[in-house]
Amino acid sequence: MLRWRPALGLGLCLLAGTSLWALWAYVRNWPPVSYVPYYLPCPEIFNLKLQHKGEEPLQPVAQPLYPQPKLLEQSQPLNLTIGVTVFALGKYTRFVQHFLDSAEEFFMRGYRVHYYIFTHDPAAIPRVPLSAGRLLSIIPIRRHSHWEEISTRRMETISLHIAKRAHREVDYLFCLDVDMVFRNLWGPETLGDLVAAIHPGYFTASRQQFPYERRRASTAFVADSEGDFYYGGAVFGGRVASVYEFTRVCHMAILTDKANGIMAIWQEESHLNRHFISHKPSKVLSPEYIWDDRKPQPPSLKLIRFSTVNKDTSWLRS
Ligand SMILES: CC(=O)N[C@H]1[C@@H](OP(=O)(O)OP(=O)(O)OC[C@H]2O[C@@H](n3ccc(=O)[nH]c3=O)[C@H](O)[C@@H]2O)O[C@H](CO)[C@H](O)[C@@H]1O
Ligand SMILES: [Mn+2]
Repeated sequence: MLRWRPALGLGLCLLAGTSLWALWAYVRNWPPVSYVPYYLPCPEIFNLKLQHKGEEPLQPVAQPLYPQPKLLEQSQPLNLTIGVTVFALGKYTRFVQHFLDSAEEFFMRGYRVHYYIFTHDPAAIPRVPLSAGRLLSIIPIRRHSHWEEISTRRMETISLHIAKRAHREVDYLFCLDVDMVFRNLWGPETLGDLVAAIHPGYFTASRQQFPYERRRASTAFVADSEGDFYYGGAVFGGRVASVYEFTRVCHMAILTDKANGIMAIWQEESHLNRHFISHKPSKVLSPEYIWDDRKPQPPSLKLIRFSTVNKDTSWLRS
């Protein structure tokens, strides 16, 4: 009886020690981070090998019967198709007319352009007359009830749309907010592998003032010592293959946050900013390309090319 007492005591001590250690390990990693692949609603996108437009096998070209002037052989300025994605869900369908009218006047004049409009209500999209070489596709999608979800889901929708269709149809793709208008020319100077635009609210602010996601539990977390520019979520783009990779990675980060019950402070804009810290855009557009009508035009900004219209945000999102 007296002999097994110390053994029992030792056993109890071991049990208590193990429990305390397990509790400490759990608390230290709080909130728990879980990567749950089966949570992903679209696992098929992770295995797709895209056959991009530029990668199509070259067709044999008949030799010209007479020598071509060297200059003509080299310049093919209009042999590009530029895609544009815009989302118009709920009350935001009212912005489409003005957006398209102004894009026809100013956006990528002389180029082939393909507008992709994602909406829950195709009948609400106005039939705007388009110039030669310009196309518009209306793509029906489901409407989520919360505006944050609508805004955030764009990354998923764009990456899937590129995988299924756009990679065969366009060379470059710009992803734009719809509550905006073009006010001056937007041309080929904006083309680049991966393009971001400096947010109009932060182009004179210091890094400490940037509204990055500061909670470590989010995959969009940015430390105080990181970051150079704060970019707007309303304008990004680039080569279609790069936009595919970019939107796919942001979508996965958003899903991880969702699985962990956290939404980044500025939704997909926070993830976009996190991504562009570690994968810098190859071209940065000035706030000329992402202005906001509700702000006075500073003297340093000579030309406003694309700008958010004055709007009643709380009514629109209600
Ligand atoms: C200048 C800038 O960088 N703006 C960003 C800021 O936006 P905003 O305050 O400009 O957000 P927003 O209300 O324009 O929503 C973004 C876009 O989502 C679409 N939409 C949204 C709600 C809705 O009910 N229906 C609908 O269609 C629409 O295309 C809209 O333009 O924050 C948003 C996320 O919080 C996005 O990151 C925006 O890009
Ligand atoms: Mn907007």
